[in-house]
Amino acid sequence: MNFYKSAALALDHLEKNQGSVKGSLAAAGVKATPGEAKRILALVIETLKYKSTLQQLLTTVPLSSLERLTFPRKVPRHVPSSSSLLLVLTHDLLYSPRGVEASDKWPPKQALTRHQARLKAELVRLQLKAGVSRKEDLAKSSTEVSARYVRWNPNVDLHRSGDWSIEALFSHLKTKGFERITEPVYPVTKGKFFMDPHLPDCLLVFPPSANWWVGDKWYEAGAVILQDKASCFPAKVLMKGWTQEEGECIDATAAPGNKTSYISALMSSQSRLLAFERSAPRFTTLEKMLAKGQCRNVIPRRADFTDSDPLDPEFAKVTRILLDPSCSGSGIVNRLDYLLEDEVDEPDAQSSRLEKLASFQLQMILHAFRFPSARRVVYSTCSIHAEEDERVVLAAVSSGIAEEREWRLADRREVLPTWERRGRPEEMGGDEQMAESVIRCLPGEDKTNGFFVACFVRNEETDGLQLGLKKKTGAPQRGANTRDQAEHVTKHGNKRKRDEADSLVPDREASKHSGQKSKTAKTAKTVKTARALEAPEAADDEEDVTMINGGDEVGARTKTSAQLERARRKKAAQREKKKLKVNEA
Ligand SMILES: C[S@@+](CC[C@H](N)C(=O)[O-])C[C@H]1O[C@@H](n2cnc3c(N)ncnc32)[C@H](O)[C@@H]1O
Repeated sequence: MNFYKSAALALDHLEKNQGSVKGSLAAAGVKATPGEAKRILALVIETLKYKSTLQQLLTTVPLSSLERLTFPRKVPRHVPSSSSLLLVLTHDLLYSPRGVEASDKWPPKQALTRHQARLKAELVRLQLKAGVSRKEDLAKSSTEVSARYVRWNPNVDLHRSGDWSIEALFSHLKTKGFERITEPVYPVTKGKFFMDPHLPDCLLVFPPSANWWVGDKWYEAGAVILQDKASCFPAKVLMKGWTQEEGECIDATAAPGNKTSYISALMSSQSRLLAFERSAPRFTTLEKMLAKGQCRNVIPRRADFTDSDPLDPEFAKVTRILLDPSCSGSGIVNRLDYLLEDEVDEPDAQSSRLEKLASFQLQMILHAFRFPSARRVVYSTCSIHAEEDERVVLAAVSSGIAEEREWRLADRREVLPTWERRGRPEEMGGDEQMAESVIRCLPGEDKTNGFFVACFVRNEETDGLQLGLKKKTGAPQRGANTRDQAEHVTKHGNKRKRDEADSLVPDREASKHSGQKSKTAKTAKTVKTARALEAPEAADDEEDVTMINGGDEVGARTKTSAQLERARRKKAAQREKKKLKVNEA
């Protein structure tokens, strides 16, 4: 295959799946000798280095519309996207000493050449704007971070003596030499800060070099918290439209407590917020963080969330649940280095690792769905892998419990509608609307860590204490017979979907379906395995961890859809067998 097309295919794969550059060639189906592969990879890496410059150029000189016939918007499968093809070609036109190495008769080269004078002039303009003398200085440095985020914590102003209001913070920052500007500019200019456009009431954006908080009384008092922007999204989505009369909340996976403290602030530190954390050392950190942040409405609990009994009267008023479970941590990067890393594991090992994590994550969501008064569940990960993101969400909405209790994905309007990057439809069975309703953040592109947020809601008419308590709703009673539930689902024609989703849930969840409460040895093993597969928990600590290269990167896919397919076939075979027996009888 043409050298440029191969590089563009690899770029397409990286855009969709992330992972290592090296792994992307094979994963994109590019067949090349070791020598060719090396050349293609060098081009991919160079293009990534200049990607933001090249994208700016292709916005100013919009070749995709000027040369629409050569670079169509839609291309068949296995053909590289026009945007990636344009990136690699423009790279070589502007940065390679040999220019575009293809026949002069090749239409893409001809189309590009027609606009080369304009592209070169625009490149010079970008250099002038950036104040650099060499075009190479427009490369993205591998350690570039364009902003640092600081969240103002209003709980301290509520409960501590003194003035800890946001106005007081602005005045304090003035004394530290920071001027507040209104327009967001990235990278943030030295000595300036602004309020984040998506979280304008609490998130301050500083230059990458800022560290004014070190030893500062505002930081020491817990009145400001270092928290990545994307990590603020789940709490914001969870608490949309909250009023104190509504009820109570749960943070199912709380330590170190960044999101817990934000939820607490959004509750004005009133009504109960139950914060589960199963790890002892992390629980200690959580307690300290909550005390420092004056989160007085939070009740920390050292326990496994999946051991809680949703029908316990203690949870009767819980209407909203946050699930930010352990994940591979693959979104935690403040460098582009991950794009250059070699595959760290065999693809199969990676695949099974993600598969097990996904299974644990799904188990957590399905457990949350069982809380009788719950009407909003937010699920988030700092992973960029679809296996832990869209595919888990798809399995959750396809589950039996989701159908029984009418859980569905919230509309985009409910989930930070102004955030542009949404989910990947191809990972959600091609459903564009579903993909629109979830949020993705791409490290390097969105000035945040890699992140994913989904929000499940259910109809108000079917919610509340009725479910699980009143028989006529059809909701399961404690210890209800699963066979009855299966019948119920079959009648509604959705059994296949439920079987598929349930096949992803470890035995522990299955045992809950049947009302058993004891942990089987197998279950304990599954949970233990899932724990061993998580990124080091420090990788979940957002800001603290941006210094650590969180999860390793993989281009490999999990076998989740293969697993679904296997489960479907197995069920179909069983049905056929049953039919045959009936016929024989
Ligand atoms: C991604 S971190 C949470 C980060 C936290 N939400 C924050 O923003 O600071 C996941 C946490 O969930 C905890 N965890 C994982 N599974 C759990 C479970 N089944 N029950 C309670 N906590 C769990 C882990 O120990 C870890 O501390």
